[in-house]
Amino acid sequence: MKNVSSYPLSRLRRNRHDNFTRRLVQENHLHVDNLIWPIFVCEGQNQRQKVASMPGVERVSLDLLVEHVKQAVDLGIPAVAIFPITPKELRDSKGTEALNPDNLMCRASRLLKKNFPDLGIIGDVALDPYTDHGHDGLIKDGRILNDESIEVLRLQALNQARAGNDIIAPSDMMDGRVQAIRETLDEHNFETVRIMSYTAKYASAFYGPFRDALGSGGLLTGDKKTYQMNPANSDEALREVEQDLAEGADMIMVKPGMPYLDIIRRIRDNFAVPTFAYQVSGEYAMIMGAIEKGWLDRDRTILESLMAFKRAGCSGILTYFALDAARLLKD
Ligand SMILES: NCC(=O)CCC(=O)O
Ligand SMILES: [Mg+2]
Repeated sequence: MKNVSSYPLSRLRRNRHDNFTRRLVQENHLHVDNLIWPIFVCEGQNQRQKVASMPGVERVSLDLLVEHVKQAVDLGIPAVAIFPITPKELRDSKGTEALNPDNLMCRASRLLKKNFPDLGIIGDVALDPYTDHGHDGLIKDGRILNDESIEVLRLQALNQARAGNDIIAPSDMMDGRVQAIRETLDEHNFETVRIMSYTAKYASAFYGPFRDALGSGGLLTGDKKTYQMNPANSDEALREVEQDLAEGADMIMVKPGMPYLDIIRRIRDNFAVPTFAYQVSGEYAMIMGAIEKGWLDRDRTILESLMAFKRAGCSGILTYFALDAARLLKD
């Protein structure tokens, strides 16, 4: 007989003993409803351009876009986020192309809305896809102007709402832009258009591959540290959330994702509002690189990386793995 007293009475392993028990006590679940798929659109015909640093991700021209996005619709993914690749000749210092009702973003948005009326269309608002200096706002003497940039962002948001964006996602980090965009949308009877604010967007090295995808990497002069957050800061993220909520944000976002799960958890605990994370290009590249080398198991790594966001308190995740994850969750 064992000397019982020397063993624990409470054994946490009992609830891990078999599959049915593990299912019963599972605290968090990843569901297709939690996935948002970021897509890259480009000009031209019959274009499916690979992004070298993001294996499996493509820039797609509009004639192929419906077929491309149908994959997500068929899998039940609730929303896509559109990112346009603006041809160099249309970029200028003021991001003028952002206000063109026929720019790539607007054409893509109208096309998707027409073909998939129930699919959520999310449109980033910031000037970096349209500026020749690669910054998110207007520049004067090397400084990124806050209030002047907001005057353009308001109009950009309106332009995109008119083209069918259901959710406007300001990713610029100017102070006060959520309120300005909210006011402009409301004035033009777009009071049901939601705002998913990039609330805590960090000046991160993990955006590198995205800038390759957009073609803005080589253009960027300097860095974005005067408007994006310092990766060392956490309390400041709570103040950003407080402001965005007061200004009318419906959903907030943390970006990047995996290195910032602590921020997500703090936000969820403090504010209990719909909180999203962007598993950014660098995170995708890191995981895909290791998968391609055979160092990580593809399916398990993808799902575990996304489950981590749910555990941290996310309502949903913007992820380049959205299609893969939706397929895996189906099986
Ligand atoms: N405003 C959207 C992004 O900057 C995305 C970044 C990434 O995927 O690295
Ligand atoms: Mg802010």
